[in-house]
Amino acid sequence: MSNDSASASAAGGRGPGPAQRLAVLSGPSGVGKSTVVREIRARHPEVWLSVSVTTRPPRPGETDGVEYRFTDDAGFDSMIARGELLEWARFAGNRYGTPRAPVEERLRSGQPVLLEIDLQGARQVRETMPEALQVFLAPPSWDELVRRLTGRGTEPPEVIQRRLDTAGVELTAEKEFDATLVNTSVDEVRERLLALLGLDGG
Ligand SMILES: Nc1ncnc2c1ncn2[C@@H]1O[C@H](COP(=O)(O)OP(=O)(O)OP(=O)(O)O)[C@@H](O)[C@H]1O
Ligand SMILES: Nc1nc2c(ncn2[C@@H]2O[C@H](COP(=O)(O)O)[C@@H](O)[C@H]2O)c(=O)[nH]1
Repeated sequence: MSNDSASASAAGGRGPGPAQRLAVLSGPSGVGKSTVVREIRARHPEVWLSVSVTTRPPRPGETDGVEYRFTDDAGFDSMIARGELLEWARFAGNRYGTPRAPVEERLRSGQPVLLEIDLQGARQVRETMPEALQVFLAPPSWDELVRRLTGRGTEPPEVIQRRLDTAGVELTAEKEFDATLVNTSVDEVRERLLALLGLDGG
């Protein structure tokens, strides 16, 4: 696994400036992306998190329009056909995409925007919006990733296995990113990510 401080510094002078404040947070399922984003937004509510559209069924406690906009295959197909998605990907048997208009609107108004998306989506954004800061969240170890994904208790064993198979591939792509943060401590990652985003720690 990567060395967080060394990798984080690889971002160099790059990052969301006043005119372009888009950041992508990616990393394997269960590594802690949503946990870290929650922490960031608790301290900086002005950071806008894109609400993705997905064909995945809601988990208990998830609300349409909050964690995701839940749709069916036909709904997702028409969003693609109308060019409404900034990027989209198939992940563990479902489709996920970033609605384009709200992201563009927030960026136009100067608000910092965060996308929490998978590797395929991150690659698409790198092509279409190369100015976005791309951050990879890595687990401290493979065993810890398995523990987190299993411990979360949101997926059945076969889906966990599918996500872990994908995680093996995703971990090999870490070097494509501007910075890597190893999620050993949420507090530490929060502070490092805030620094990368040019925001005050807390
Ligand atoms: N630093 C950490 N130490 C221990 N547990 C953690 C840490 N960060 C997150 N977790 C736990 O790991 C589990 C997975 O976290 P989370 O749901 O945020 O992952 P994710 O990357 O958003 O997953 P997915 O991509 O599947 O949506 C949760 O139970 C969370 O509480
Ligand atoms: N390419 C995209 N990936 C997305 C988007 N929204 C979420 N995701 C990623 O999907 C997996 C699984 O999410 P889960 O909520 O079912 O656990 C995870 O890696 C997310 O980051 C998106 O709009 N585009």
